This record gives sequence, structure tokens and C-alpha cells, in this order.
Amino acid sequence: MSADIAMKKVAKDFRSDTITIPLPEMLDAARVCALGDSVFHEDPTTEKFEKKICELTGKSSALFCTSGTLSNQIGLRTHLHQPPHSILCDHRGHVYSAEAGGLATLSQAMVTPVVPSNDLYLTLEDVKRSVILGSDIHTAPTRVISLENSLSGVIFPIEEIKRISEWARENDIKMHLDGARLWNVTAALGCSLKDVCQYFDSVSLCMSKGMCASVGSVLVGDEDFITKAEWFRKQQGGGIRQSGVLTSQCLVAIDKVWPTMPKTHQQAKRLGLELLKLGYELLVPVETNMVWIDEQTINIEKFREECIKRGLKIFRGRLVLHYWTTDEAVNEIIEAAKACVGESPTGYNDIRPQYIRK
Ligand SMILES: Cc1ncc(COP(=O)(O)O)c(C=O)c1O
Ligand SMILES: C[C@@H](O)[C@H](N)C(=O)O
Repeated sequence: MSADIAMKKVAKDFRSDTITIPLPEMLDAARVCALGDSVFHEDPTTEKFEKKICELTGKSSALFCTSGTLSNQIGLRTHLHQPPHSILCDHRGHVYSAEAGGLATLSQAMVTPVVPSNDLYLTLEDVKRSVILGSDIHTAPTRVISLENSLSGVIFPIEEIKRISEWARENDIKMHLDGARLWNVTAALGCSLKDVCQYFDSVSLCMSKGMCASVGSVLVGDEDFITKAEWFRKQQGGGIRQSGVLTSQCLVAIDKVWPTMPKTHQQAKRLGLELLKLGYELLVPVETNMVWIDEQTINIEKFREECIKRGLKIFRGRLVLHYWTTDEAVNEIIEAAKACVGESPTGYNDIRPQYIRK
């Protein structure tokens, strides 16, 4: 498939930002980048990328990983030692709901999934209500609090992160952030990655979603943490060789894609507003690149049909916008929604992305 055809296809794909394709400049960079064996730390491009990520996040070490699942799971495993232990996270959290049970197998960890009382993000009060402290032999004490930012496209307020982080540190609990879309959050807030990462012992950032690289994520933390995480990466088969063909794309993404995210967010806000004008409701506010239609206010099957007619791809009520989304595609999905006005709603809301493929 030619690049032009690929770009036209992805422009109309609202299923996820995982479907994004590399920019031509990324593939050009991959073709000419310096290469070496990155298991021996001899791939100059990957060393350069990891150094750049350290500068941006304020962490002393970084580790390129081939997926967000890998970076999350080895990050959480690295914080853990001898079971019984548990991880506290949002009940919708990807580390818990969509990483194939990795916490149970690789980390032998129990999970405390918490429903946020505000339906948007966890508060310190939510955490305190569910955290497991002490050493009662009936329990698996909480060793890590794992947050996600953004989650369902919603920004986790930094003030609340600060409150949770300060309390966690007082109680000797580690903080991990699944920052798969932290690029979107910082672009929306106009803040730095450091501003958010400072409250966490480890952060996983995805390069293959809104950032458009074909593969990859990166885990950051202090030197001892990343040294141990690299061990688990190797154990899980993630020690790859000339990774410069991938990290060269990631370096271009930082310069060429990250700065365009406010435009994507504006497109999402416009789409959300037009849907509200048509009488539909949204499950969460549009704060970054996701629009969640409340499926109890739309005939989701009719909507899917109208999208297919227009060559648009969706799963269900979650609509995800990205670098390749065009204004024309946004106009077309609005027209598809318009064609459903008056149809009796039939949907239900499953807010876990991996279950919205039906
Ligand atoms: C919030 C979040 N974290 C982690 C991941 C995992 O990333 P990957 O698909 O690269 O394993 C995803 C989705 O892919 C995600 O949406
Ligand atoms: C489905 C899930 O794994 C993916 N990260 C998405 O949000 O589309």
C-alpha cells in the first residue's frame, strides 16, 4: 500500500491512536541513522533518544521498550520484591484491565482496582479508602500506586497527583505512571513532562500511539531502577539489537508530532461540541484526543453503519483522534452522527477500551 493510501485510510480511523503510522520523515531518519547492538548499549541513536527522554522527564535513566505493555509490566515488577504484595490502580487502568494479566504472572501481585468517586480520576481519599497498609498476615500490602494520565482522554489534575504522591512517600509506597498519552496531557496543559514525572518513581511513555512511531515505549526512573528493569526486559525478550531503526522515529516524533497535539485536541473539542448540539451526551469531558459518546444516548449500531458507509472506522462510543485525523473526516463523522438523530438509543457503556471492539 502506498504511503498516500495509508495516510488516507488512517485519516478516517477513529478506533484508537494505536493505528497511527510513521511520518515519511520518520522512515527517512530510520534509513540513515547510526546503528549498533543496543543490548551492549552500542546503538548511538537509542542512546541519544534515551538521553533526550531523561532531559525531558527529569529522570536520570531511560529504557527503550518495544511496547507500553512491556514498559508498564517490567516497571511495576521492578518495584516489587517478595510476595504477598499488591498494586492499587483505577479499575479502568490499562495495567490491570488490558495487559493480559501480567501483574499476576510476572509480578505475582494482587491488584486493588478502585472506582474513582468522581468517575474521572482517583483522589487521595479514594486511595486511602482502599489502600492496604501494615503487615496483617491476611493481606497483600500495597507496594505501588499505579496511576494513568491521561485515562480515557481525561487529564489527571497535577494537584491531586501531588497529594497522592506525598502521601505515598510518607507510607513507603512507590508511584508508577502509565503515561502512554502523557504527551497529550503536557501538550494540553502547556506544562513540561518534568512537571508531572517529578511525582513518580517510574513513568512509562508510549511513542507508538499519538506520537506516530511504528513501535515503542520508554520507561524512566533512577539509575538503580532502570538497571534492574533492563534485566526484566531482557528476561521478557525485550532486549533488541539495532533499535535505532525505531528510536530514530521516536526522536522525529518529539520534534514533529508532539507540537501538533493541540490541533488534534481542538479537532476533538469541535467533534464533542457538535455531538452535544445534536442532542447526544458524552461520558467524560473532552480534554485531549478522545470523545466518548454516552452509548445510552445513541443508536450505536446505526452509528456504526453510517460510519462504514462513509469509510470511517470506529469501535463503539470511544472516538480517538490523532495526528492523521483530517478536518474532513471529523466533518464526515459528524454527518454520520446527524444521520442517527431520532433513532432509539441501544447502547450500553463499557469503558474499558479492550472491550469496545464488538
Ligand atoms: C493507557 C495505555 N497504556 C498502555 C498501553 C499499552 O501499549 P502497547 O499497546 O504498546 O502495549 C495502551 C494501549 O495500547 C494504553 O492505552
Ligand atoms: C485497547 C488498548 O490496549 C489500546 N491501548 C487503546 O487504547 O486502543
